[in-house]
Amino acid sequence: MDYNITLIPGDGIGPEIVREARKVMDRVGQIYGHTFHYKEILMGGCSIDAYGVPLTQEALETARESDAVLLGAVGGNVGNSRWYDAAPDKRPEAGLLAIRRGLGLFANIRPAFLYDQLADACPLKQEIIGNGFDMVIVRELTGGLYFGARRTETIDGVMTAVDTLTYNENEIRRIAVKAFDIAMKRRKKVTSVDKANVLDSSRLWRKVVEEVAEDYPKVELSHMLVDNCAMQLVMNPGQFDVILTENMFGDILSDEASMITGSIGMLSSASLNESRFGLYEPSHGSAPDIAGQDIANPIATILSAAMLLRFSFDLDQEADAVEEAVRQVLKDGYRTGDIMSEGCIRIGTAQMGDRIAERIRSGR
Ligand SMILES: NC(=O)c1ccc[n+]([C@@H]2O[C@H](COP(=O)([O-])OP(=O)(O)OC[C@H]3O[C@@H](n4cnc5c(N)ncnc54)[C@H](O)[C@@H]3O)[C@@H](O)[C@H]2O)c1
Ligand SMILES: CC(C)[C@H](C(=O)O)[C@@H](O)C(=O)O
Ligand SMILES: [Mg+2]
Repeated sequence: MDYNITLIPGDGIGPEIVREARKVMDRVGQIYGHTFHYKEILMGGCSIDAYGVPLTQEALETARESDAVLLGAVGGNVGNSRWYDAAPDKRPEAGLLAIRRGLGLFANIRPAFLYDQLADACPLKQEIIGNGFDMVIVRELTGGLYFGARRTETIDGVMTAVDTLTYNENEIRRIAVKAFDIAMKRRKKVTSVDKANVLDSSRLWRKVVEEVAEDYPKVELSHMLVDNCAMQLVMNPGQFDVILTENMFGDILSDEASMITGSIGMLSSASLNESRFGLYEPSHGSAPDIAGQDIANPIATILSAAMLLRFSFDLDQEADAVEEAVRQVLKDGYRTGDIMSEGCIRIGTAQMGDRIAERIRSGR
């Protein structure tokens, strides 16, 4: 079959990692008889340089009209890039927020699990990782602090900045439903993470999540405060199945969860709307510190491409083949620098893409 994919290489390491994901997708196409048609659009700093804005309306429409979107990352060195001092809507990250909002991508799914082969790269002690861990973070993506009113002003001679954290019950309900649906296909445990000891938005969050839970009697629901969750993730990650949380908490906790998988270069993600459409991207950023050196780990992006095949195209066998190829390459001992450990073979970004593409097998 034919599929139309919008590619957004973006900034920093984005083009390098998207190139490798495309290589792997093309190999899948060859073996399984699909044709992936790609259209590239600019987003982030590269779009600001070309058009003066981080996402043009035309680029957004191209993405909307395709079957799915694969993104590398956007942004420069925070605090120290030529885009940093621009107005909020003229910064690279504003392109990412605009595409998430514009395409209604309210559900961000970030799976974090430990490959046996990466136990040495995990910074936690063996006694803590025990039998490993396998969790999914379900992060609300189009509400909260990221999208509330904000301003910076001088009040009585004092510079003051305001960000607003707003959630309504409908926004909470639809992401909670997503989390419970995912839990039903897994170990049937949802940990809803909030700050209900302080924030009104979190108290509403808890109430609505409890209402949704009534429709899922087989799922065990518990609540956890976000500060405790940050601690529990490194103390006992095996306790989590599905973590459900709001936008900002999910951003922070998913970076923490990524590191215990061995590296931030391993964590894939899917940002979904109500239908099967999605934008797929690694959880990490544009890593300007290592851009252009062929050392970035492309696995998070390659695993995001696998999620694209599974969620947007219903190509389960093909997605399994990509995930299995990653596992095999890790078993073969190949590592990028971020997940390197003793006795393994260090390779670069492009070689990692080659190894994974070569390992794609037909499941038929
Ligand atoms: N989805 C996105 O586009 C996205 C996500 C997060 C951050 N950002 C942007 O990225 C820029 C840099 O942000 P940051 O430095 O805080 O976060 P980052 O995730 O880009 O980098 C954090 C650290 O992890 C390393 N790293 C990240 N990805 C890696 C990979 N694939 N392989 C090996 N090492 C990797 C980097 O070298 C760096 O040391 C900022 O402009 C930020 O806004 C974009
Ligand atoms: C770049 C930034 C806006 C983004 C976010 O905070 O959502 C990133 O950190 C992520 O995790 O996708
Ligand atoms: Mg983040």
